[in-house]
Amino acid sequence: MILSCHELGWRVRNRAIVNDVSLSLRPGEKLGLIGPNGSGKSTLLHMLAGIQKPSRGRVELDGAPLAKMRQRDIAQRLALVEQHADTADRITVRHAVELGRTPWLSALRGWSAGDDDIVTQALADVDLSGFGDRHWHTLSGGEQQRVHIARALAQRPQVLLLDEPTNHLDIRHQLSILELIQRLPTTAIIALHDLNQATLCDRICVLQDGKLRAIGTPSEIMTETLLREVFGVCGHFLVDPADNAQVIRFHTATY
Ligand SMILES: Nc1ncnc2c1ncn2[C@@H]1O[C@H](COP(=O)(O)OP(=O)(O)OP(=O)(O)O)[C@@H](O)[C@H]1O
Repeated sequence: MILSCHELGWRVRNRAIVNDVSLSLRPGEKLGLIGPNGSGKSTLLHMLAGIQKPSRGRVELDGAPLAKMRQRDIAQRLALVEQHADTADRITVRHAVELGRTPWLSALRGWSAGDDDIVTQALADVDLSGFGDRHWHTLSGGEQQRVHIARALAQRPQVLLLDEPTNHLDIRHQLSILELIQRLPTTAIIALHDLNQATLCDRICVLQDGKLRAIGTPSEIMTETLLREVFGVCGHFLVDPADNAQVIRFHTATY
């Protein structure tokens, strides 16, 4: 297993924010992470990325305990795109993406033409090829979000953790970023609020009040009962005649 966690938990002021979560991801698998606001998705991703120390349980990356790994070794294997990421104001877009190469540089391994190519490719992947010289603070929210995704791509990680990567993006860029993630050989966990987008993943993990409520394929997980009991909405499943895909149509909230 490339990434796994065992009985993972985080408590603050006597409240269990994440409680007893165990997961294993196969190499290349895309796992959608869904759950209502406050269900613990970001906290779980932070623990899986090693930036939040668990109160209990453990995370393993490539078979090794994450807690014992050096930050640089983690960063060569895993990248996190945070929900509210920020970057120093005076930085250019290209420089922001170049920072993704940092874990691979050392006194013996300086910047190379290969690093330039990786950065150029990452900018193209998020449709920002012409933005390299722009200053970060002049970008729109969606453009900034795409820069953060490009930086994570430039890290060339085996595991990509994305916390609501589409929340600031227009529909075209939402779809192109999700399609890009699906195409990557990388293992990925993608926290999403759009339940229709989550059904594009290989499996879906549902968090409710910090606990793992269910995990399985989209057809196993997405039921009217789950929509009602976890998300408090009524939903019906329609079939798109274009490709026979199931689409959820939401109705009134149940409360
Ligand atoms: N440092 C903290 N101190 C106290 N409570 C916290 C702390 N961090 C998170 N929480 C609480 O933990 C719960 C889970 O937060 P988290 O951000 O993980 O949820 P989420 O599922 O990502 O939510 P959203 O969908 O709104 O982004 C929330 O109720 C939040 O208020």
